[in-house]
Amino acid sequence: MEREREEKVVGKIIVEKSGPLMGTVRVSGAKNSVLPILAASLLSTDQCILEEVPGLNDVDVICDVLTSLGAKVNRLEGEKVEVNAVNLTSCEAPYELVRKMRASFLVMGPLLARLGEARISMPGGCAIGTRPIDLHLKGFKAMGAEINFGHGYVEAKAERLVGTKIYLDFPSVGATENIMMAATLAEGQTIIENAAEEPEITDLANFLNKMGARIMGAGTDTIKINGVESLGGAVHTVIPDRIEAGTYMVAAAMTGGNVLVDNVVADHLKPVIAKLKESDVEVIEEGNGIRVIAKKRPKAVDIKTLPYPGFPTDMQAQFMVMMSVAEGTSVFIETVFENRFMHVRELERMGANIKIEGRSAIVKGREHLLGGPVKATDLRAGAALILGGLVSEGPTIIGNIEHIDRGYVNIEDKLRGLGAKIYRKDVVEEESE
Ligand SMILES: CC(=O)N[C@H]1[C@@H](OP(=O)(O)OP(=O)(O)OC[C@H]2O[C@@H](n3ccc(=O)[nH]c3=O)[C@H](O)[C@@H]2O)O[C@H](CO)[C@@H](O)[C@@H]1O
Ligand SMILES: C=C(OP(=O)(O)O)C(=O)O
Repeated sequence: MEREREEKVVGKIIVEKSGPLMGTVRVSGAKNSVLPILAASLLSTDQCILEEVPGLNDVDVICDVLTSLGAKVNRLEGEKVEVNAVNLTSCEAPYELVRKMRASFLVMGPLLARLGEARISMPGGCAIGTRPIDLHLKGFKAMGAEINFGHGYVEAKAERLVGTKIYLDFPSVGATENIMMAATLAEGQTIIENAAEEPEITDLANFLNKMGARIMGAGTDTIKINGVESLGGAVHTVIPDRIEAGTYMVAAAMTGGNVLVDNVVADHLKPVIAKLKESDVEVIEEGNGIRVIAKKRPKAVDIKTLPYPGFPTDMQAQFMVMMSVAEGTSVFIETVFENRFMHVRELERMGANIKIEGRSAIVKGREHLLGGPVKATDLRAGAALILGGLVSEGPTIIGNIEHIDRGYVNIEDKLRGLGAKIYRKDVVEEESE
């Protein structure tokens, strides 16, 4: 039988071999900070104002979630967002929004604490792993919440949460954030042990403390939260995105460039800086920026992803593409997500020599890669393909770019500002039904 064919217009990012990148690029506010912080604004009975809010699709989704709960969200000029969650009208985050972005689940803690009840669509897995939410729920349960599942939703109820000691089996970023937010309004003290230590946790705690919360120890493995009766408004500036910064640092290193990556906290980038230096790339701190200078082909280095302050899993794909053109062989071990090597197949399509052995990947560096049609399987995989395109012979045509738009503000403009040959184009594709 003849198959019906439909035509569809899809956006692609096209990258051509570019010379050494030169100039200055400014890093935007951190996606992984602003998402929990926007969720936390649900706890406030007054207006909150956030600054350095990146213009990302993920931010639009969390703002839609807040709006669906009854909060008033206004985007102001200059990357500012105003949230007024005084009158919440719903405690339910629907499937249509949670399926667009897993981080929507971060509203569970604030809703449970503020309204005594939350009903959230169960987030599914994604291209990097199954990503369960058991640790979030274990925390809420320990604080006295009743948890029920049904029809694809998880419901939590508690008249008032009660503080307790919660040990996380793994220092989950999301579970630490969700439990920390819930604990701000709990009765008594909550202690989170084996907590995640990421800078985004500290940023969230700083925001909550400005609202009147009493959180101590954020940024260490033990966080103590003394519950208060209510939280007020706050004005807060989101920290710079360390992963966006790291991505541009790798872009400079791979292309033999000289780039000042501006608006960064160097301390948050310790493992990335250490690995670039080990790779014989020059990294110099300059005011609020980091200059990356590469005078020769990078040297192969081994990478093992770990919770902070270890090497971030969100930089694994970008380093892997750099190692694909490095001198020598490197070994990658991914310990955070069980399935975060989806980019390997796409990099192989570009000529990279990579062998996967369970949770390890062995990368043999080549002189250069070859452009061609590839697709972004997740956000950082997409970033890695762009980086690969900068050093590939022939154009690299990247599909599924909606992943990239989740987490990089104006990536083509920022890279073009450094001299990269990159543009976006709508193309008509045939789809068979
Ligand atoms: C929006 C956001 O901030 N996303 C970041 C956050 O994701 P996210 O908060 O989802 O990541 P987690 O730290 O929770 O996940 C780490 C590991 O713990 C497991 N786990 C997590 C929760 C749970 O209840 N049970 C469980 O088993 C996960 O499956 C994964 O294997 O941290 C990750 C690890 O640094 C980053 O890659 C993501 O960019
Ligand atoms: C995995 C990431 O994000 P998320 O947790 O939102 O999927 C990421 O930022 O690389």
